[in-house]
Amino acid sequence: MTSQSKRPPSVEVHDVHKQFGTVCAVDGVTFRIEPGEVVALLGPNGAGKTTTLDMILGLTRPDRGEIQILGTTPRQALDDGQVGCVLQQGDLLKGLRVHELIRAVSALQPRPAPLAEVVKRAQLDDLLNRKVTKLSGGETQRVRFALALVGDPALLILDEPTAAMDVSARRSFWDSMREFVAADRTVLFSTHYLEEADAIADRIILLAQGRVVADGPASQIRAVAGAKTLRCTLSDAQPEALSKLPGAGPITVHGTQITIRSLDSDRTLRALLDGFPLASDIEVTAAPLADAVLALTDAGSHR
Ligand SMILES: Nc1ncnc2c1ncn2[C@@H]1O[C@H](COP(=O)(O)OP(=O)(O)OP(=O)(O)O)[C@@H](O)[C@H]1O
Repeated sequence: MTSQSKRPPSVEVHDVHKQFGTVCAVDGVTFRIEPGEVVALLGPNGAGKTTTLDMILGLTRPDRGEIQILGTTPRQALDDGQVGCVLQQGDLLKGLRVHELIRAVSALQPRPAPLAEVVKRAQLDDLLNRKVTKLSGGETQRVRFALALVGDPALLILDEPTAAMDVSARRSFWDSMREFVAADRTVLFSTHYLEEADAIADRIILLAQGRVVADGPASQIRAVAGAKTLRCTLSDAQPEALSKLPGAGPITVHGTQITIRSLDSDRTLRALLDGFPLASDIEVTAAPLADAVLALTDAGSHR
């Protein structure tokens, strides 16, 4: 057994539920994140991402279920300075300059990280003397990121960290995150950007309507995105016969217009030409990643 495998999981969420009035925000979520993993929590609006992250941070209590962070309770892990977070909401202390704010928060940490390192990682060299009220949305996120790093945390929780950033700021943010992760730290982040989850995370946990609908390496989610769409014109089409084509998934028929989703479009196409020689105007297109996620989240919402 390696020394790494003896460490407790960074995050262990077991059958967690959370209800707000009549809204079931989190409905039996279970997952486990090992030290050193970079995991994206992906899902449409209202899927339960923020509620899940809030419970992991001990900011909200689950109605049912168990959460352990680094072998202890969320609250204890936070108090020990083991967890850093960048949340969507919350004002920075007004009236302070960036360097004053970072120093003040650093002074509260049990094991503060060297400030120069924090400033470098969050790319704040040019902003240290700026009043926090004079920061743009993307700059504010970089300061929040610095505040998440000052306690030298083993686990970073980021709720849509790049939401206010432009493309180049986003890229440099993730470059700096990769350096952080290279030091064997764990990151759990939520995002709406499928490409970001795909590019950054080792693993994607897909949430829809408070449930986990997919959990696996980004490549697994991409494989679903490999599904293609075949379109053709065919009179007297029998959906039942078409659904027997090898590789065929969901089929829609609008008059003579047929659409077939397939995970093996080559085989489906050959069989279509063999079995339905009158099919014409055939077109094969790749589905974007967004469609794959929608297909999976639809599946989750109809359970
Ligand atoms: N404090 C609250 N009171 C009432 N309802 C809430 C509260 N917090 C969240 N909800 C509801 O719970 C559901 C899940 O919300 P949550 O913010 O966790 O989703 P999300 O996946 O983070 O969404 P988004 O991507 O839009 O931030 C939503 O229907 C939301 O309206």
